[in-house]
Amino acid sequence: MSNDELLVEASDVVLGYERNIAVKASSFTIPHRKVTTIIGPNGSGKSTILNAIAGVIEPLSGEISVFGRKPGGRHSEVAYVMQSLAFPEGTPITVREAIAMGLYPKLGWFGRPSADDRARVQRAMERLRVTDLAHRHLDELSGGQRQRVYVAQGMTQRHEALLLDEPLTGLDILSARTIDEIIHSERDRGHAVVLTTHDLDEARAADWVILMSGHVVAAGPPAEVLTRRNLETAYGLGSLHASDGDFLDDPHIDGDHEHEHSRHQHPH
Ligand SMILES: Nc1ncnc2c1ncn2[C@@H]1O[C@H](COP(=O)(O)OP(=O)(O)OP(=O)(O)O)[C@@H](O)[C@H]1O
Repeated sequence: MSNDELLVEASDVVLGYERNIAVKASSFTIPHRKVTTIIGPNGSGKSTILNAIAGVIEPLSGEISVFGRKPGGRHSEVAYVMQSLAFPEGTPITVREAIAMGLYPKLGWFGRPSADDRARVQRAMERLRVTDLAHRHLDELSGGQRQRVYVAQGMTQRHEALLLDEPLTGLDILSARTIDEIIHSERDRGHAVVLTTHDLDEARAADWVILMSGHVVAAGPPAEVLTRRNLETAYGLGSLHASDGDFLDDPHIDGDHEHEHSRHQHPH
């Protein structure tokens, strides 16, 4: 694969937050113009990888480049849809305003949106079926409606790559299908989409998979990455299914990486 076709190239990258190392030294690539899923147990470092690609966090050591450059930057080609951090609870903002915020990386806070910008917002609302909710406050939406608003905000950003944190989790069939169609139409338009998931079927359906377990266990095409051996390594399921040949065919594997080491970190 030539370097122009790479969205991400990481070499011995270590990622974390102040004192916490979330992703131990890992080397991997993510192709451009493809759908990539990041899968792994809770706390295994999936969102942390997205944070690093978006430039929200810097590597503790090693290197990560996005389109051959340092991630982030003022005119990033990467749109990041972060659900929980996007707007704090109680933010008094309407659906239309939230979606239009996708324009700000380009416009700055005081720029005036052009007719084309306004059309982008409108198109994103239509594609995500939230036009009827345009004047509602974010607080007044259901979880699934809010998730569609976040994805619409990502679509409004001018981007080459779209990063989505668990975009399909907890959605009803129609909403999940809408977002799934958008993910694939993004790829068909030559954009990269990188999403985190807990669903093995979703990971199998992608072009590329990153399997996490506090480090990158494997990265590559699904058939090479989602092997029984790799899944056992990531989820520590070996002892659970020694006699159950079908266990790993269950699409919803919800192991918890944190149980291995976090009992002392979260003494609730
Ligand atoms: N802002 C933060 N500050 C400190 N530690 C963090 C922060 N965000 C995540 N972590 C820690 O980093 C590790 C990886 O977290 P991350 O959110 O990347 O996992 P994940 O695979 O996305 O999990 P989940 O499936 O539960 O969403 C966890 O141990 C988590 O507690």
